[in-house]
Amino acid sequence: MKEKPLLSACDLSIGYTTRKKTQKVISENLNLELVPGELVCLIGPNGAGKSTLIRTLIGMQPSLTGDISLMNRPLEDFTAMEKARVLSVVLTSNTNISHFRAFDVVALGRYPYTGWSGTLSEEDKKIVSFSLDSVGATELSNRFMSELSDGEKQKVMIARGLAQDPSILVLDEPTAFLDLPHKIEVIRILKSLSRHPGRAVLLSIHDLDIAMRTADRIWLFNKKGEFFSGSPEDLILQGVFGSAFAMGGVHFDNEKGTFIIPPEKKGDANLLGNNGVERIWTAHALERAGYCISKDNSSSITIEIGNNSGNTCWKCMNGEPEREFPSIADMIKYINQIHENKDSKKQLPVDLIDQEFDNTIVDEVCLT
Ligand SMILES: Nc1ncnc2c1ncn2[C@@H]1O[C@H](COP(=O)(O)OP(=O)(O)OP(=O)(O)O)[C@@H](O)[C@H]1O
Repeated sequence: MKEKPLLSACDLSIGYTTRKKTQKVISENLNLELVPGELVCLIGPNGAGKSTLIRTLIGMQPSLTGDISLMNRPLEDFTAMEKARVLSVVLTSNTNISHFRAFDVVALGRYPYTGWSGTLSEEDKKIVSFSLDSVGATELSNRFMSELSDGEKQKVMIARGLAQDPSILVLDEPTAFLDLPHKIEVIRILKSLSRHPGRAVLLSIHDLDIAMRTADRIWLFNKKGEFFSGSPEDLILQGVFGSAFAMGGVHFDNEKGTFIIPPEKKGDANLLGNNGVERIWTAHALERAGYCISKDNSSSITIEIGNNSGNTCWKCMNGEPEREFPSIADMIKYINQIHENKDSKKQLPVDLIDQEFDNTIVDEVCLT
């Protein structure tokens, strides 16, 4: 049986009415549903319409045409207080509350139940503590917001949204300004919150990789304002994921599931030895530097991953005497010089010829 959507839009057009009363349509004919249990990531290039859609869906700006339903009722029928009991919104710009302690910020989330007096019952206090605990921020309770890092502030703001006990949690770019481990932590928290019975989480995000790995469903705007909804994998297979973001030679590799910045193509290289993680990162470095790995070992340059006194080394053979390097960076520098010299017929620079891997030096370095 199809689950009833918590939030839905039918034939929705979003955009702006200008001062001259003309309409600037950002996207039209939008039909979408947010169902319980889902984490939905809204993605799209800059200026595509993500914030406009979010603001329209939560009733912060009027739609141009079409209908929005919240819990099967027209959105416009809700009073602000009714809406706050089913829908909580975490906006990135919402953090100008530096003189509050984290607990008090989260307590603000109880206002749909306490009224504007803000007097907390014992039950309210329990919910505030539970919300802080759910996002792993209990130890921040007594800290002032001004003393928290961006990642810690973001957790507190999510806890505030959670304290509203909403069916729908909407977040505009909750991972902006966070480093990768904190982005992943925040998304993990949001994913676990979306698993609460009867709840869904909708967030806009610029980190495509994170969206692809965690979203149950992606809502995607392309540059033309066209809207697509589906699992990340379906959108990749339909080609819409890659085409939405392709620009300036950057393209999406459907097999690797990542965006490729094409390097200047310099040539091929054979890659021998070591089938472990060193081979993966050597191939990565060669491709990044513009060398394709030869499939039939037919290149005039061969890189062999070897071992010298227990240390990984990279041997380079290209018709010259074999050279050996202690790092990928040194090996790449050398083959770049070969490439440049092939073009300019210059001699190899002396400092590179002298850069052979010297066991004595390595032993000394290890001992100190
Ligand atoms: N108040 C406004 N009046 C008119 N046009 C606006 C207004 N606010 C935004 N726009 C335009 O609407 C379009 C969509 O903007 P929106 O902020 O929704 O994009 P976005 O996908 O959230 O972008 P970003 O990823 O850069 O945050 C843009 O072309 C923007 O210039």
